[in-house]
Amino acid sequence: MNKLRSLYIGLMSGTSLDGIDAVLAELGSDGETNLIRSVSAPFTPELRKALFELQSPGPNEIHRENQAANALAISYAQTIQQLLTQSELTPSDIKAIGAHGQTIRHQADLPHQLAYTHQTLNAALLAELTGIEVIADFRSRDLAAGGHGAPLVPAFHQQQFGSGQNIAVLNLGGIANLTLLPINGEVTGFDCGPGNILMDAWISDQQGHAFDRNGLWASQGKVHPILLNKMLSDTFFTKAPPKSTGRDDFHLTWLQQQIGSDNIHAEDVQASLLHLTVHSALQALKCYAPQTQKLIICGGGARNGMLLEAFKTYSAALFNNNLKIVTSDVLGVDPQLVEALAFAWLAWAHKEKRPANLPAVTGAKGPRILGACYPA
Ligand SMILES: Nc1ncnc2c1ncn2[C@@H]1O[C@H](COP(=O)(O)OP(=O)(O)OP(=O)(O)O)[C@@H](O)[C@H]1O
Ligand SMILES: CC(=O)N[C@H]1[C@@H]2OC[C@@H](O2)[C@@H](O)[C@@H]1O[C@H](C)C(=O)O
Repeated sequence: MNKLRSLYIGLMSGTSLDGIDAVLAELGSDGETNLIRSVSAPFTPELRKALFELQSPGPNEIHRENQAANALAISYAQTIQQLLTQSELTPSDIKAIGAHGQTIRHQADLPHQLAYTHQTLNAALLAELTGIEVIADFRSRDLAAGGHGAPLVPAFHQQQFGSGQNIAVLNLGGIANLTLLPINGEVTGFDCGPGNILMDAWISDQQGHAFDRNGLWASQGKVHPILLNKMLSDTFFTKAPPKSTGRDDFHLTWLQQQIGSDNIHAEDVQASLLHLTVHSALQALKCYAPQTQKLIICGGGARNGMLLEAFKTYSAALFNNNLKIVTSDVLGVDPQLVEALAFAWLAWAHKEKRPANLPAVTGAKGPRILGACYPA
């Protein structure tokens, strides 16, 4: 192995609350990445329930949060052990772990002195269990500098996907976020609304499934134009960037309020939610980067064939057939691993003392080195 390259582990557990994505990656001296191996592990039902219940205020939160932070560190450590075993590596081979933790509250829109974001994780325990240095709490410093603390991936998208074209990258996780990579001009990005979070919440509520595989249920319904337009009139969509969102804003109760007393077939609600994701993302793209030639889609939503079809159909109309849509697979990166790889890169940036936030994206006063370090 080239001695300029170091091994990092990236860990992501995102707003979908589906589990842990872990990657082992080589990082070059300029931050170029080579994904070596990955492990994805669903949360145990107990941990998922504990994390889900922490998403909104409830009794005895401090105790429950710390229990969940410990349980998450233990699950992260088990996932890392699998990565090391499969790769025949030992902890001393790894320079650092970049661990996102689990967002349980994101209140970036409050006045600066009141704003906070919280990713729960006992990072000290993770360092202790793995014997590897852990970098965690990547968002707080950007928030302290007046930013939203999110999205953080645009700088990584620039490194990974930037080229001689007007490109945009769309992460379709629980929440959807766009990165705009113009040939001439500054890199920007922002959260553009729900990705899968509402579709997951609705199918879980109505049918008890975690998600709508390949959009099959949505495909059995018809878009309800009144519901779709009502949802699109939420003030989040018209707010100018910088902006970020999360489960704090988009949840089952929000959806139930939108439906109100209207009698809408459940599958029509699902179809409308799928189109909400498509319309909100493409309208934002059209508004802020109409010159975009290629849209790279990543995140778990890239595995939803029906959703991708809807993106292609609506973009043909909105961009006059001038927008090419691909998933990150065509660039050699599994869509579901992009964020975990970003956290390996963010750990590398911390170790190299390189600022990793983009003030044009988050609204922070300036570039900042992100993350807090827990030595091995
Ligand atoms: N085969 C599939 N068909 C439909 N949807 C899928 C499929 N595979 C994954 N998904 C969707 O992708 C979601 C997980 O995506 P991902 O792991 O990118 O989200 P996340 O990282 O938790 O969220 P965020 O990026 O907001 O932090 C699932 O909850 C599901 O809705
Ligand atoms: C507060 C928080 O956890 N935000 C997540 C969430 O999931 C997608 C979107 O909303 C994005 O803003 C962010 O995650 C990615 C990794 C980011 O910071 O770029």
